[in-house]
Amino acid sequence: MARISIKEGYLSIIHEVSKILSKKNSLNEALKEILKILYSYWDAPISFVALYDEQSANLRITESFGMTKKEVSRGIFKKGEGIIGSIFKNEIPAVIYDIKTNPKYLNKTKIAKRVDRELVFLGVPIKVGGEKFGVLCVYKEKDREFSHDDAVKMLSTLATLIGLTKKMYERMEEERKYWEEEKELLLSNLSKDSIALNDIIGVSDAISNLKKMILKVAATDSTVLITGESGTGKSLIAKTIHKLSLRKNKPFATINCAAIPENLLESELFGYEKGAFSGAISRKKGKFELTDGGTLFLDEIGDMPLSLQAKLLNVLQDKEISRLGSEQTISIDVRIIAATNKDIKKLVSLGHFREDLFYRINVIPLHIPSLRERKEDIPILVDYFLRKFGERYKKRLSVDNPTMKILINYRWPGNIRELENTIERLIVMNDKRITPEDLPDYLKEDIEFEKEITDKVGFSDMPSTIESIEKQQIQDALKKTGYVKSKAARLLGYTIRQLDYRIKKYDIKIQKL
Ligand SMILES: Nc1ncnc2c1ncn2[C@@H]1O[C@H](COP(=O)(O)OP(=O)(O)OP(=O)(O)O)[C@@H](O)[C@H]1O
Repeated sequence: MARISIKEGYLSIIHEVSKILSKKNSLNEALKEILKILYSYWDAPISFVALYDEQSANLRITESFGMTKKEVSRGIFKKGEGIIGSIFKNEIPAVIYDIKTNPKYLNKTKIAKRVDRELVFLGVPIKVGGEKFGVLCVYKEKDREFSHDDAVKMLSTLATLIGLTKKMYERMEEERKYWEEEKELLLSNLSKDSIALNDIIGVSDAISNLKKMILKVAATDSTVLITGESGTGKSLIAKTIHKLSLRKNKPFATINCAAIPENLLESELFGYEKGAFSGAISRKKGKFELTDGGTLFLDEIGDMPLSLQAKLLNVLQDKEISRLGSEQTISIDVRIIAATNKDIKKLVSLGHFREDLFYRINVIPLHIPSLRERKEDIPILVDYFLRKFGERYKKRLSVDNPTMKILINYRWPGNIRELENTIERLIVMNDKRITPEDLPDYLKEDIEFEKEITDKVGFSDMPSTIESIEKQQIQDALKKTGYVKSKAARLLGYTIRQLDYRIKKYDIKIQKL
């Protein structure tokens, strides 16, 4: 039988190795097969791959052929140590003809001691571009016909293939982790919140009606458009609808359409294929795909660029998307809840917002009035935040009546977010009952609305009026809940003890229905 030339043999090895690299599911599986090939084509009885481990700053044998477990465990080499460490450090291949006597060969694995044949050691660095990954080492029987120069070239080609494959697996792993983390984040963000309808605090008719609407809307899959000034609770309401819906165990994600530049917003929503644009070094799923089965909250939708509005309209109509740089369509099942603090009808009339998209998202409109339009919610919200932050900072503080009067008077341009932040600051800064002196000046200066409010709520003596508002709130809550104290307490955000205390204080009669 005609003997195949050594060079033909090399070609066969490279062909076999590239087939393996494209088929195996992990780098280690592929390395195992490559070392087996070297044995069958070259009669190399021992071989291994040592990869560099950043954490320990050592090279370690990752996969081997013809070695005992003990030998493998001894295979730890420092950068620059012995022949293997030097190949890695200097990125230069090496051939050692007599491993038993050559002092450069440190024999850390103790292989040289146990082999009875004369073996030549060939080692090449595994590197791609400027990145070094490790060393590929082969022990081969001495053979006069064998050109070690050619062998080193062939091994260097294999090492490059191994390096490229390692990079590919690393990138795939990174991508997989990214997707996993992103999905988990979306799910855990919400489960941590554990939002319930009772966390929407307020006794005004506006809030009571909103809660009723939320319950109805949650049972459907309709698109919702929430309007209201910044800080009025649009995001809280979107999350509550999701949490009360059948989609509650699926992801919920928020995209703020005003905060992200146009091209980034598009890739965030739709995802992209590798190479779709410069910088797209790997595939990425968009929020539509990541929230499949769940809810996507498009905050500040009024700021969405017109070009994307057209794409969003298509998604809402066809229920499918395609990633940037791909023709392939992917079906998605995502509920859209949108929100805006802008006058969206005005944006439509100005041509800044598509009319067709407006009708498409405005299936169920929910409007949240500003806090200054529902002053009656302020005392209960103050109480709620005092308790919330009191628990967090382990302080039980209250506000006196003149302070409450100022808080009710203030116009709260930042709405509930501003009130919440104010109370948190007060709790952090104070250790006793909060009085007007503890308030920042701008809260006290804002008396513009005082008269209007006094007229609206109908009182002149503020402290006693606060009490009468509270009494009224309790009476309303009791009435609404059929005089079931536990339900009324929940509605008001009180404990039953706190409710009982106030029922006594205001001498409220409990009706037996
Ligand atoms: N009715 C409410 N009861 C209790 N907390 C509320 C209520 N409404 C809003 N909050 C709280 O106020 C803060 C601001 O609310 P949220 O972020 O939902 O407002 P937003 O309208 O979405 O604001 P933006 O328009 O700036 O995004 C949050 O911490 C939220 O939990």
